[in-house]
Amino acid sequence: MTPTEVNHPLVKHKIGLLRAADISTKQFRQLAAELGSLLTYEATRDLATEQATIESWSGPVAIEQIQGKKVTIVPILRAGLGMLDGVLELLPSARISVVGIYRDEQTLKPVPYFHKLAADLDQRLALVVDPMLATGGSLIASINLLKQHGATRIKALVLVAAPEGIAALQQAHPDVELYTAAIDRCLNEQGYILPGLGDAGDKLFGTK
Ligand SMILES: O=P(O)(O)OC[C@H]1O[C@H](OP(=O)(O)OP(=O)(O)O)[C@H](O)[C@@H]1O
Ligand SMILES: O=c1cc[nH]c(=O)[nH]1
Ligand SMILES: [Mg+2]
Repeated sequence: MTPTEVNHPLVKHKIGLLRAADISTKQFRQLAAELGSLLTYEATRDLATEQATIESWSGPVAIEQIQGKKVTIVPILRAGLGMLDGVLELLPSARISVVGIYRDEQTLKPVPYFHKLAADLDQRLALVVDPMLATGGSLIASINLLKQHGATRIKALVLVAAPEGIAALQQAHPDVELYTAAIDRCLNEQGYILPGLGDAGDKLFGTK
């Protein structure tokens, strides 16, 4: 898997705005959702379509529609919820599979605390969403869980990815495609991405 760093001008502009130290909660939320939509547009480019004929105002017309069962969106709590509305803008009928995992601040290891997954995961594309891919522990644990429940087609959408997290994801799940608005420089000693966004969950939820 080679990560896709989406280089559309709107994505570049919006991720730049998201980095401002004095950004408001409202602006951060709005931009995270908008970037969620733009990454979804890229990540769904290869969805298979099928021909159908429907009745239009002028008679029967051939159309294309997306094949197969509805996509499931998988926000990783909490911060993944900040991208969810944007993803739903483009996939309004998607099923939602919620995964609760936080990263222990000392060990940086993922700690799972909740999940409620859509049915028939073996027949759906799963789009995992989380703004930050740092060590990769949270995303890898989420994908482990999805695979244990039958998922076979999985893509991950993150706003910012660290090279360390990308390498860990490639090692653990080479079949999972990654879409990101930015590949940043590195992690600091506390496991935060540089230059990064700071704590995305706190910024989205206004908890700092
Ligand atoms: O790649 P990793 O090293 O696992 O780090 C990334 C994870 O850390 C953040 O969540 P956090 O644990 O802060 O939880 P929150 O969403 O509740 O803020 C972020 O939203 C990712 O889920
Ligand atoms: O930089 C980081 C790393 C993990 N979680 C965040 O919210 N930000
Ligand atoms: Mg957090």
